[in-house]
Amino acid sequence: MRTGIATVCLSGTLEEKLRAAAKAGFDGVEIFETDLVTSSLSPEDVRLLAADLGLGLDLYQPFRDLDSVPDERYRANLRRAEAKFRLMGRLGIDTILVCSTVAAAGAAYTDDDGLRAEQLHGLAELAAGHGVKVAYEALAWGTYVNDYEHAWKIVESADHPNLGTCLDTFHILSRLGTGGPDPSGIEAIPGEKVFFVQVADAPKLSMDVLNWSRHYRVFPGEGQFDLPGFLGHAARTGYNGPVSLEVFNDTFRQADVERTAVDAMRSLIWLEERTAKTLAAASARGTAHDGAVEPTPAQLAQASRANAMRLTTLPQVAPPAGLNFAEVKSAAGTEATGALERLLAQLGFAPRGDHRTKPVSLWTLGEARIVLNHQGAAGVAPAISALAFDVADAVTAAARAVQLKAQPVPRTSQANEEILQAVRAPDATEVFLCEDTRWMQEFGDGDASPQPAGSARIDHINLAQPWQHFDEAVLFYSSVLALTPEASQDVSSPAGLVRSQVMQTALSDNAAGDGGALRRSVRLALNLAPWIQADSVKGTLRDTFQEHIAIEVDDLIAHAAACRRRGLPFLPIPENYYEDLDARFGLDPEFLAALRGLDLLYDRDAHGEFLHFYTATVGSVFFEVVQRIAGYDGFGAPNAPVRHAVQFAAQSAARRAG
Ligand SMILES: O=C(O)c1ccc(O)c(O)c1
Ligand SMILES: [Mg+2]
Repeated sequence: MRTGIATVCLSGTLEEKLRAAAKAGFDGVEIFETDLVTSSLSPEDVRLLAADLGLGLDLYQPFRDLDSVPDERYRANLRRAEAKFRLMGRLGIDTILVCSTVAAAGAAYTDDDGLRAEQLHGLAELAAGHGVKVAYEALAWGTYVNDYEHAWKIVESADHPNLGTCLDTFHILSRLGTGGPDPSGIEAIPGEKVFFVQVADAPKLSMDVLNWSRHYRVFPGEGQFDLPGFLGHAARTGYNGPVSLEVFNDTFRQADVERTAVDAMRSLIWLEERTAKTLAAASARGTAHDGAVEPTPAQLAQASRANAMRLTTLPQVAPPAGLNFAEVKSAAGTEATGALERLLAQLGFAPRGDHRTKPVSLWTLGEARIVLNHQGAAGVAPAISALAFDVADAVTAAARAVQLKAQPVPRTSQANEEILQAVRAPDATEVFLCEDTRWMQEFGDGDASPQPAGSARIDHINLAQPWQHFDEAVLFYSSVLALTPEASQDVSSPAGLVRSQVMQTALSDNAAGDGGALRRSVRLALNLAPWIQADSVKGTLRDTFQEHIAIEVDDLIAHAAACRRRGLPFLPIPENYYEDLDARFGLDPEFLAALRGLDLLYDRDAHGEFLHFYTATVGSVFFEVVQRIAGYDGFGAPNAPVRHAVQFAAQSAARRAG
């Protein structure tokens, strides 16, 4: 599959954009007109630079408001177009994108497909003289032409070899459900008349489509559109030109250009794989079109034409089977590290000893394993530095991650030590891929057996994400680790709104809990807030974010009582919360008193009930203890504002105290 990216996706100057696109491995770019007009590089310079970088210049865009206009305006448009064709000659670009007209109020436009076909034919004829091809795209907000079928109908009747259509996923998929045609109709367009394919994802928002498009597009896999389904249709036409990202996004426009380009490339690698799988699944079912079990000769021909795109796949991984351990980095011998160790002991964790060769110690509670890494710099507050997933085949999982442009973490391992595969997540957290817990033998007395004391495990990990890398993180965890993103939720905090994005494995009876309730093996929550900065190296700005590790226990009330006896500093919960809880749920007074007495929080969903509590924060880390009763499947989201408010008050008090 030929990969491309529009310069409008990236921040910086045209030169920076081209260099970043080439470095990330793109085959080509679309030059967005503003990027060229504002550049100090001449068209010849751009052509040379791109050639030097091994980057194709695949498209020039956009050319606006050509069609449906009165004759005089049309002739002016042709003059304007001819100047662009000459410019494209200097750039060495052979395809221009023409988008459907957005009529200005009061002007004398004509809504007539015959006229539009004639005007596009005239443009294509002019283009042919310059060796240029015209790709006509329906903008979702085009005044007369706003869906791909209509654009194709006009292109078909204009019938000029230099005129084809441009398919843009945003304009097509944003109109599903509001009168736009189904994307399966794309397969009726001959592949050679599809001159260009642009892809963008987007979250499902209810807002006007122009603003949705201009500000909220994201890279494939970061939103909610069915892009593999779309690209499968495009592939079945026989199209084998560029699949090019065109993402207008307020965050990407200001984020680091090289990172964004890598994120973009990852999204296309992911999309290519998903599309190949979608096509293979459809042909295996033999029901791609008409429900026939055996593919018809026409279907077979179509399937082989789809190979024109030469979709490649990646090493396959199953979703992780659990969270193997979490690591907190904390400088040796500091007050904060002492506080952290006290907190773990009060939570019931037992110290299992130091690592044989590294300044790292292991604490366990049942199956919950927390590694304290003392290699943190002094003056840097404790922070979550790594998480480890249980995978069936670590080498394959790491190979997949690296193909998806994740950065491998180089490890220095001594002889006889387990070699753990690890890659870096977008927020710099190390992500380990583990097949077992043999690594535990390198600690203390070398006993790798689980603790007998009750059963406990890591329930979820909550990571704060810098706003610059939030979408990138969602794609990272879904493409690399096969976690599924849920719809995000906004949680109020005194400091502002926090967006909470859950990424998790499917409900499964392989991991059945009490009473056979379905469970999930991995739950991760990503928090996005504007005050979480990308340049705040983890733990240096202790006030900018808090993250936590949640431990699941079987009897939360008993566990909380034991923690209290050990002197654990609980996060204190305000009385107003308990009054509201009683109003909402009408709880048994004795039970309510138990909750109140222990600073416990409570929630209920369609499955069951949830009990949880939080500890005080050390550095940027705190702990949560939870109990899921009868398959409760949430995170106590209604209680999150209470937690944020109490933590905010504690931080303010700490700041005032100096
Ligand atoms: O927002 C726009 O105007 C615009 C321009 C060119 C495109 O290809 C597109 O998809 C949108
Ligand atoms: Mg477009």
